[in-house]
Amino acid sequence: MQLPTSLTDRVRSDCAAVAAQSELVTIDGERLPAYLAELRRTPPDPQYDAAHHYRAAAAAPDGAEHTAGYVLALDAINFGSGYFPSLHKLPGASGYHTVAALLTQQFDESPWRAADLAGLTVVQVTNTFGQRDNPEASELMELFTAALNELGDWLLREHDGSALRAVDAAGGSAETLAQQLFQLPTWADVSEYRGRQVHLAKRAQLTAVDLALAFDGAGPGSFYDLHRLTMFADNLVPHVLRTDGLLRYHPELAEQINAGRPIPAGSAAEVEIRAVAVHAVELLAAGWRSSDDPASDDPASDSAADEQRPVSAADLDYLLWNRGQQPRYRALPRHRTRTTNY
Ligand SMILES: Nc1nc2c(c(CN[C@H]3C=C[C@H](O)[C@@H]3O)cn2[C@@H]2O[C@H](COP(=O)(O)O)[C@@H](O)[C@H]2O)c(=O)[nH]1
Repeated sequence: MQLPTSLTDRVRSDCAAVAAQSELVTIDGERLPAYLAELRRTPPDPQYDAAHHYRAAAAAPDGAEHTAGYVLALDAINFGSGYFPSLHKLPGASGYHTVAALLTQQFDESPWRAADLAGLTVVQVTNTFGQRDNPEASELMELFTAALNELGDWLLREHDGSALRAVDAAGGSAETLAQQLFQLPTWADVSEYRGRQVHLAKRAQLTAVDLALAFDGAGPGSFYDLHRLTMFADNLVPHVLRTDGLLRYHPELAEQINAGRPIPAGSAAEVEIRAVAVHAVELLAAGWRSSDDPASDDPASDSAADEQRPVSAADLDYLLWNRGQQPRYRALPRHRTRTTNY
């Protein structure tokens, strides 16, 4: 499926269209300037979270191949938030951090190559992610296995079994890598909303950022267009924006979330939560850039932060997602949807 415009332009225009007609999730425009000033006080400085994520030693034979393979495998299964309440987790770790850390353990012991991924069974995946005695996680483990098999088959079919070749095929463009991954069925993160398609492409876009972080922006991690990416529409960033008052949820939706009742995948509520959050982050990024403009009279604009490069939607995603790790956000319920998108 070739998209008429670039994938990230489709995401931006689709999410703007949802935000223009959404009823369950709205943006509090009044709150935006003050919120932006608050965020500017801690400018994003994205770092690789080596505590939970694998990175081969630079001199290790095939090290770059294994690190790239880890990131592709990680983002192939970077979903399950709707299943995480029943996932057996590592002590003190969230669902995502449990998955990332156990995948790291696997790669430390024996990095999965394309043929390994293609041949993985549900039993092996269930053992790798510590869910052997957890029947409630069986559906998620089946989805993880299908996603990892799909990745292995794709690498073998299109890229000689090499993760580095798959990344190299994107020619340094995060947009191109996202479009290539988006073609894979389990990565095709697009929903129907009031008769139109809404592209969100969360995992397809996040993969380039994860590669950039894993390789410190060099080699397989050097992309020239990371600024083109949008926020990665998961369930945590919208929750942070709602908790901080930038997003407002309809009382009935808020009640459904607070009561822990699942939000169905593909429902108007689910699409609005994700798409309106993406659009809100676009507004924050635009506001950040405009107040970086020396001509602007924004008092916050003469802070030291402005010497840094302009802040992108992906940078804001990093800032907001990591903000969401704080207890005050984790203590409040966020929406849960069973999907392979996030
Ligand atoms: N918007 C956005 N969503 C992201 C990520 C990440 C991890 N990436 C960074 C982490 C370290 C490196 O710095 C990576 O860059 C995971 N998620 C999503 O969050 C959810 C986590 O659910 P729970 O475990 O219950 O908190 C789940 O849907 C997962 O898919 C991100 O960066 N942005």
